[in-house]
Amino acid sequence: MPSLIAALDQGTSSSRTLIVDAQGRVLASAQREFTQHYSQPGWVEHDPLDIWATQSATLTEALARAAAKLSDLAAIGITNQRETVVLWERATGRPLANAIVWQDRRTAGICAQLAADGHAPELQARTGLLPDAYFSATKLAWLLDHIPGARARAERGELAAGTIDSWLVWNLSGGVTHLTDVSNASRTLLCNLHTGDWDDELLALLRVPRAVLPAIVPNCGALAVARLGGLNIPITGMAGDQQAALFGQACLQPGMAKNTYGTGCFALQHTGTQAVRSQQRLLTTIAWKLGDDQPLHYALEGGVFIAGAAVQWLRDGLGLVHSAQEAQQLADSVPDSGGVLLVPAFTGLGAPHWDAQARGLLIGITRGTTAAQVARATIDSLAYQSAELFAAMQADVAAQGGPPLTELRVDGGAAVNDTLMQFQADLLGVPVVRPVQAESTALGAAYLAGLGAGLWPNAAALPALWQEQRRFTPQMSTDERKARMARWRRAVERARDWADD
Ligand SMILES: Nc1ncnc2c1ncn2[C@@H]1O[C@H](COP(=O)(O)OP(=O)(O)O)[C@@H](O)[C@H]1O
Ligand SMILES: O=P(O)(O)OC[C@H](O)CO
Repeated sequence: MPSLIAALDQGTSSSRTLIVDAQGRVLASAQREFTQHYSQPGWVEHDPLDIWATQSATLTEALARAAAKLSDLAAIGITNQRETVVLWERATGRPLANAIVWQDRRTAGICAQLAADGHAPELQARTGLLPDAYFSATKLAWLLDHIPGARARAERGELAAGTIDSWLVWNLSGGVTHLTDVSNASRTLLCNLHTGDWDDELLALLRVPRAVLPAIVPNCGALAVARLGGLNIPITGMAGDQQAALFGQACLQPGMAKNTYGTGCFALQHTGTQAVRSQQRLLTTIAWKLGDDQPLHYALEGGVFIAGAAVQWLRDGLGLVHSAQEAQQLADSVPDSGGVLLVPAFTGLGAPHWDAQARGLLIGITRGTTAAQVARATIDSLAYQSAELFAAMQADVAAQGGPPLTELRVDGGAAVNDTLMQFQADLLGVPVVRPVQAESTALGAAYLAGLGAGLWPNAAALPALWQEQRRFTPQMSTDERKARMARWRRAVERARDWADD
């Protein structure tokens, strides 16, 4: 009996595959980076063929490392960078252009116009999102407007569009199946948060023909069939990467939250079957729907653009260290930052500020400031920015009578940093908990696929698979926490509205 799961994790900078067994253990993994295309300032593109080639190569490699075969796979799970859009020809499967990546800002002007025309409240009410170039709809409309003949062909049903989950399913199914899962759909600005379906008024406003879009399916069940090596392997789990990480961290009860510390930070709090409308400029998003007859679950989300990227700046921009580990050692050589704060608003500020004109600020420097204190301030900035997100989330949740945050589950590359995790617990005033298995995103896809394939009877079986590795308990007094956050907010105010462009 095949009993393994292949979890495909298609990220912004690399494609990965994990092979997971029925006990939720990771048997092997493989990863391949691919080329980023920056053809114009503010543009970020991926070649969809690179995405498919690297993803399928990592599946082959991971299976080989697990000494397993395709025939050992009970199911495939998919998780992916969200919002990124691919447009292709149904007849040939040929992409018409490079994928426009979530980071790409080319449609910022269109979004500013939508906001100026007063559409922001309606978009927030219907989608939980803001009119921002981050989301898929304006990217897709841009492709339809700029590729000769594309809009007419899309309206005739000759073209297919989708986020990366759609593109992978299309290729895995041999060009048969065009679908997206509801968590990915909820990041497009086209999906109604309350129905989990495409919204005709949004399609009209954002000029996207329904004929080009995939069908929306739940996050687990018999979703599609991968035709690989002459076999039919069921695809039984799919989710956008941040929602998958929330699921992989077993944040299954309302109030539970995770933060992923990577290049940026992504903080999500599960709000159960209630879509909490943010008064704090956070995003409301669909977390998952565990089957056709199951309810939609929601999350509040906030993102920090520059988190681990600030540590990379210490290495690449300042030349202060050779690696992130060295940055941690340098920062750990001092007891604190000596009053120095870094606001890494290198590309503006995301939630809850959404200030594109903000720029980086290093403040509190004296004649005695050392490189180690600058490194410490840089690493501290991940915790400060995340604490601001959770403060905003708590305000939103409390306003709706929801449960308070009782602990934060963490993952991502920078979550290995113990000093950072302790400081995060201190600033939040709740324990920070790191799991044994750091691959929450891919694990989330594996859990969804395992549920969909019947390897586990129901979601209640999943928390037993999740194991705590270390718990960081708050040590800081409430007064000090408040004073530090107040000082941070003063620094943020000074970084805001700086750039002239
Ligand atoms: N020990 C550390 N302390 C602080 N930051 C770290 C540490 N190790 C890695 N990082 C940061 O974490 C990021 C890599 O995390 P990862 O989850 O792989 O990112 P992504 O998935 O966004 O590529 C890098 O930006 C790096 O600077
Ligand atoms: O690929 P990642 O991990 O950087 O995630 C990208 C997010 O899904 C963007 O919303």
